[in-house]
Amino acid sequence: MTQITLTQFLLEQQRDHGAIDADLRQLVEVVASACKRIGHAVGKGALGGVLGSQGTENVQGEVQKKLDVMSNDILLQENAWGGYLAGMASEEMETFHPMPASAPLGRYLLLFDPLDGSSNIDVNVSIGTIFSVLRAPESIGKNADIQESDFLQPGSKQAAAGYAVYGPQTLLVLTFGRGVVGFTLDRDLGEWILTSEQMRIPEQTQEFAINMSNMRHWETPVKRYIDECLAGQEGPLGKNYNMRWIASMVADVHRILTRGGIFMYPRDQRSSGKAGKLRLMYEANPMSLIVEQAGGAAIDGANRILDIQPQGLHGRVGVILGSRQEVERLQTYHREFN
Ligand SMILES: O=P(O)(O)OC[C@H]1O[C@](O)(COP(=O)(O)O)[C@@H](O)[C@@H]1O
Ligand SMILES: [Mg+2]
Ligand SMILES: [Mg+2]
Repeated sequence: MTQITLTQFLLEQQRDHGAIDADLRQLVEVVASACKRIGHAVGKGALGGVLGSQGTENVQGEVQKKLDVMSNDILLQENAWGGYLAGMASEEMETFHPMPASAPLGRYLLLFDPLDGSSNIDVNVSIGTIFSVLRAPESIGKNADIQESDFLQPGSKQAAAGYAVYGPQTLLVLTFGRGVVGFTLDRDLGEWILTSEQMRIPEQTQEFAINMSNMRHWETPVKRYIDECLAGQEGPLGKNYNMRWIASMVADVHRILTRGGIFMYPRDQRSSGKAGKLRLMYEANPMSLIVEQAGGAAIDGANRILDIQPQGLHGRVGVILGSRQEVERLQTYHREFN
């Protein structure tokens, strides 16, 4: 069987399908190479001195793990000089990161959650990297410097999105808004090999993912849906549900892309001033584009996540995504309730 590498796949997308330009091709190649480096560091664990806390806090007041900071640095370094970016933003940095003054200025913006699932780093459970690509406004570089407002575009404007999972296998999942493809890292060759040409989420599911310890804080529509799932075959949904919660969004979402299901980190009653736990720009938007492109749906409750106008780089949002019919049921419950 002929194997298609990421490089070949991206060249075909550019040359034969006109789906991406040379800059976006290079950007994705470099992000994928940064993910290889991060995956390599993850694999060393205690031997590489990458476990444990860094002893610092990020802009959100969360304690940073060594790997959060290391992964952030790798993504910044690798993408600094390619000439395809006008700026970067990360969950781990307070403000956006302009490109070095002497680097050529590009047309894209790169946003990332460098290390997703931080609480799983030290216990050897799958973690990952999530990224989102936007186009910079035309005026950048000619008569304007980059500003935070340039990043504040709804998720529907993303030119690309992807994630890597560092688990039993190292995987890369990508979309340019024309379906979703998956690659597996051949660790002997050091190459990403195309292993899923068209990822599709089944419309229905019998598996939900939610952190049940938050149940007492949930809003009524979420409580109603989970009660109905738990009621099983005798309940209104007429089927028995299974439950999974890995606590790494990348791994939970990857399971849904593989075998269906619904993932929820809903807004809840603790959220005064915070509309949920997950971050719109670094987690919810890229994952929502991937899920929609795989035939699923993604909402914050009553509305589509990709339509949300971001108010700031670090805004949070309730997230309900996965198999279309289940997500639509939850959307109906939210609309009926509000
Ligand atoms: O520990 P909890 O409350 O279940 O939260 C788990 C969620 O938090 C996250 O780990 C947040 O991401 P970070 O690790 O990037 O902060 C998600 O990946 C995951 O879905
Ligand atoms: Mg995260
Ligand atoms: Mg993170």
